[in-house]
Amino acid sequence: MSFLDISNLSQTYGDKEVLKNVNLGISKGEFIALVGMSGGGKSTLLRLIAGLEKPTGGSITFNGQQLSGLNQQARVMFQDDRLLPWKTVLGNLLLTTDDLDKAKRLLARVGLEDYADAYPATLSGGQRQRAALARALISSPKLLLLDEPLGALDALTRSKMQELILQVCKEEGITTVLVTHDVREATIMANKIWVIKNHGIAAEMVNDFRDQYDDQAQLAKDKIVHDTLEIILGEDDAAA
Ligand SMILES: Nc1ncnc2c1ncn2[C@@H]1O[C@H](COP(=O)(O)OP(=O)(O)OP(=O)(O)O)[C@@H](O)[C@H]1O
Repeated sequence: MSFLDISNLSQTYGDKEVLKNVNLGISKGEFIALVGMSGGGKSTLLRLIAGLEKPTGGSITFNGQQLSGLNQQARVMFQDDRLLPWKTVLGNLLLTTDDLDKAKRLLARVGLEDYADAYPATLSGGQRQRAALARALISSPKLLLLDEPLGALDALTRSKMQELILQVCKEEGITTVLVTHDVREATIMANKIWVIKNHGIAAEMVNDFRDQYDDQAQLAKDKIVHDTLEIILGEDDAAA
């Protein structure tokens, strides 16, 4: 059994079938990117893994235990940072712990050591997402679920955040699932890309090249982007 095991998972809202009989496994320490058309069910799958919703069918087993209710070993980061505006950055980290040393260490790790006493409204978008990352890490999660957390950032800030998230997940051995619209971001960050389409996983692309930077690796990454987009867009283009 995998570290995260998704078995025959289905989710229906009213008569709308969003996911149907999805079967997937993630090994410990993997970094998975979930891509696909808007409305395809990416966020739904992430919410189910987080235990924020109960599936209408199937089951999820994480770290040997079948999920029922909130996945206590997982933390989610969204596009909006969801920091409490009336708390300082440090205050936001200390909501669920009184481990001041750990909070300060994490703030330093994400480059916010000088902003502990700042309020979220006074931070840039990138700084707020750094604070949100530190807050997600304060409880030492085994699973990090990222729902387009970098979607609102400018290109340079986004690329720095991609690097930071990758480094931190590697250092801490955190298993990660990232929902993204950006297939290039998926090839930079993930070792596997799941393409979601027609209520299920249409393909799994293995990316052995994410840590390589030579021309061959770039060609391989370009091919993954091309193949992934082809799967996402293929039929819809043909139907248009
Ligand atoms: N709570 C809900 N009640 C009813 N329908 C829902 C609910 N949550 C999601 N849906 C529907 O399920 C479908 C999948 O939504 P979801 O947000 O998972 O897609 P997505 O792939 O993440 O889309 P995007 O890329 O636009 O964020 C959509 O048609 C959406 O309207």
